[in-house]
Amino acid sequence: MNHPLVERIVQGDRRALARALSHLTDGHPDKDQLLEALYPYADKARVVGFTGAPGAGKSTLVNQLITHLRRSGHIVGVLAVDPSSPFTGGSLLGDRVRMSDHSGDPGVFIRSVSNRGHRGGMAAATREMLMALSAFGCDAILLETVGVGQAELDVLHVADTVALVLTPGAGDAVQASKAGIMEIGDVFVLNKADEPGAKSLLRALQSMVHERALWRNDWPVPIVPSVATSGEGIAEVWDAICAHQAHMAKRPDAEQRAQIRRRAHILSLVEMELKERLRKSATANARWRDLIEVHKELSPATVAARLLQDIDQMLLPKTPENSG
Ligand SMILES: Nc1nc2c(ncn2[C@@H]2O[C@H](COP(=O)(O)OP(=O)(O)OP(=O)(O)O)[C@@H](O)[C@H]2O)c(=O)[nH]1
Repeated sequence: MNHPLVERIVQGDRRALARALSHLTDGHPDKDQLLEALYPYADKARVVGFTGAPGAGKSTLVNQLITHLRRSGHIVGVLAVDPSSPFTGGSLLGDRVRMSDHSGDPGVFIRSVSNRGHRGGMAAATREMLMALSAFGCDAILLETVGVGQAELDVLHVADTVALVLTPGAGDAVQASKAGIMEIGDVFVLNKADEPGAKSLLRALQSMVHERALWRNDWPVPIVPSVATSGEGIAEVWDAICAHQAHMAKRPDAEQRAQIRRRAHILSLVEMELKERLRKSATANARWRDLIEVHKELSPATVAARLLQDIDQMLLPKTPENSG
């Protein structure tokens, strides 16, 4: 399906990209057509998530990585994901200011993701924006998340590789491991390697890798020290990310994992649409309205069971047994 904006995006028109992203985030009437036209160009980019405690240096690191990637000719997209912010545009994010080193560069596109206009939540919003950036020709897309809550974790599943940014000040690595945070990182960036305690954190992490405590998918998680403020270790961070992606692509279950992702995406779309329809039916459907509002003698659980029976009837294929 053709779409005039997508035709322009594919030719590298930044204004068309900006407009398309606004249409996606504002829930514009054109949105479904836009997504349809973007689909053939989706999934062409390498998507890397960055997460870690506030102040760990994620923005500084992403900023340096943009410079590194631009030097090697990549077209870079950056999505700053902040589920706590109801605002689009993200002008409140300090991230944007720090990354403004790249604001005049036509090969860098930076945008924030918010929940507005996306009933499906942050992960769906992020996926849609990735499609547009990929169509524009971004071959490396960096997702920076703020915080490590459930919404951020959902978003990180969209990434091919997740870099967890740790710092010497962040406390004992073993404590962090107990909190389950370590499990989301495919690459550990030990940032602020210039600060006291960096060496002992490095040793603690290395022994966890040695004990295979941090292995997943036969991948020994690399620990890469960096000083984001000076740029030290940045090339090594990117190399580790690329190595992870090469490793995953070679695994025999690569196809199966892509299939699982596709299924999860489709089901999340159905799920959000079903929720909306359910809400509407609760008032529009006279039988349901009656059950909910009039029959107060029925417990909520009984009413819920009856509504579910109705739904089952609608979903089941018609057979002589259930057609009545
Ligand atoms: N010494 C030292 N300071 C660093 C390093 N990297 C970042 N910083 C400083 O740490 C502070 C926080 O860095 P940010 O990049 O804003 O961290 P962030 O993780 O994006 O923080 P939020 O935006 O709050 O999520 C800034 O003052 C940086 O200059 C580093 O490698 N060494």
